[in-house]
Amino acid sequence: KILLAHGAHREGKRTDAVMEKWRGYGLGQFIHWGLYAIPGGEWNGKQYNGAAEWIRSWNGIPNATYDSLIYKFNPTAFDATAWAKSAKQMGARYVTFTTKHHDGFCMWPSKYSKYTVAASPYKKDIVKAVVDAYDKEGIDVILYFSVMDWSHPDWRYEIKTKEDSVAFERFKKFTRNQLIELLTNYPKAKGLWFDGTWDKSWVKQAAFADDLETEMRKLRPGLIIGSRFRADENGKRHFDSNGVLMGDYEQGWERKIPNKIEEVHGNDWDCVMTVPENQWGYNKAWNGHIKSANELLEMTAKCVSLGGNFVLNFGPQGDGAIRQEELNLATKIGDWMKLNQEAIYNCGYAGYEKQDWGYFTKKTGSDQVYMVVFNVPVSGALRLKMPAKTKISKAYMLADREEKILPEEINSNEYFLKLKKKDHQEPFVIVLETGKNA
Ligand SMILES: C#C[C@@H]1N[C@@H](C)[C@@H](O)[C@H]1O
Repeated sequence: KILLAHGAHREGKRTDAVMEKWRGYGLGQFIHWGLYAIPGGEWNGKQYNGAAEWIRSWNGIPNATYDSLIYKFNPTAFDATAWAKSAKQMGARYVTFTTKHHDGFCMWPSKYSKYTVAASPYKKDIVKAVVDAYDKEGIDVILYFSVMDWSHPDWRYEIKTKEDSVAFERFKKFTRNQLIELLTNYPKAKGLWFDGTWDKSWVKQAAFADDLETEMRKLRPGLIIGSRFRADENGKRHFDSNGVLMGDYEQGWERKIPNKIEEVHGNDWDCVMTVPENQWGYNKAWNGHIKSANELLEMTAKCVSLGGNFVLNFGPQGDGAIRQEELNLATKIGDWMKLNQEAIYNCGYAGYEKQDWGYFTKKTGSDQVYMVVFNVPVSGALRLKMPAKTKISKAYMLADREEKILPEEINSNEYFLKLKKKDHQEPFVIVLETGKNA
């Protein structure tokens, strides 16, 4: 084992109530909203081919021109309560909201920057509105914060000169000030979702970042911080030089999902996912592969079946309204969750072999197992392989408990479940009562 001063300070999952609750969320919402929503991926009629929230980095736009968007930021259609109600209807149990993205524009009136909502025509504190509205709906709030800050004069990608070093020391103080300010202003926030921490300048700040994380946890006991915040003194990120996860959950699953339990190394994790292939901020062009509600439900079930949470991203428009396509997805997902949430909330890895028909989930703290079915074979019967000595005593449709399914035992731990209906247009859940062999 390598001796580390700034590696992981804990091994294995947190066992406190706040993290137990986080572990059971199942489904969350990400919201990317900022000045980038005004151009929406387009500038002077030209389409930016990167992610819309990165448009400031496009050499087609002078930085000062982008930054002057602050004078156009007046989202008259912004209604945090409407957002929170839509998220509630979708079945999201937590929301991650961009307080400051890489462009450095602060969605709260930070004392430490001029580049904030306070200096826009809108003036009001958007972070507060979001935290209060979601909290009122019973949805926990996680604050997204980008360390990388393109608009700050002291930001550096790498420390090459003495001047860089002096500037970056100022930047570190600024970053700490803003984080303490966020935790102080919005005490209801349950955690911080860090981003923009991959550049050499920050990766070299192992001691500073470690001390800052300790300070934030002391200020806000129970605070949830993921693995993306800091590197250890050897520059290792997410997992320290001994391969131990830093932070409370793994944040590496951005637009990707593990395929087997071994890939999550016994840690908590969440997957953050875009609806288009790679657009987090609002993009006028709603093109490329747009994921359907059923695809997103399958991703949700897959994440929960491997012990993680699925966090679906929404990119509100420059005027603050959420686009109709995203509202429609939220409605479809919510309709399904209303019927089937029992197989998603407070569920996790069942420990059974993955099978073609879909995903097993298991209620945490109980033996209750669910089958979330996406693929019904043409035979209309699901082949089910259980661990040795695990018998099925009962099986029924979650959405209609009267619809019993008679498991036909093929051999000691394999069954056929014959379904009443063959052509399912939507995923569905079968509840399995399993009894150990006497
Ligand atoms: C790259 C990158 C960033 N990480 C995602 C969560 C979005 O914020 C994207 O801009």
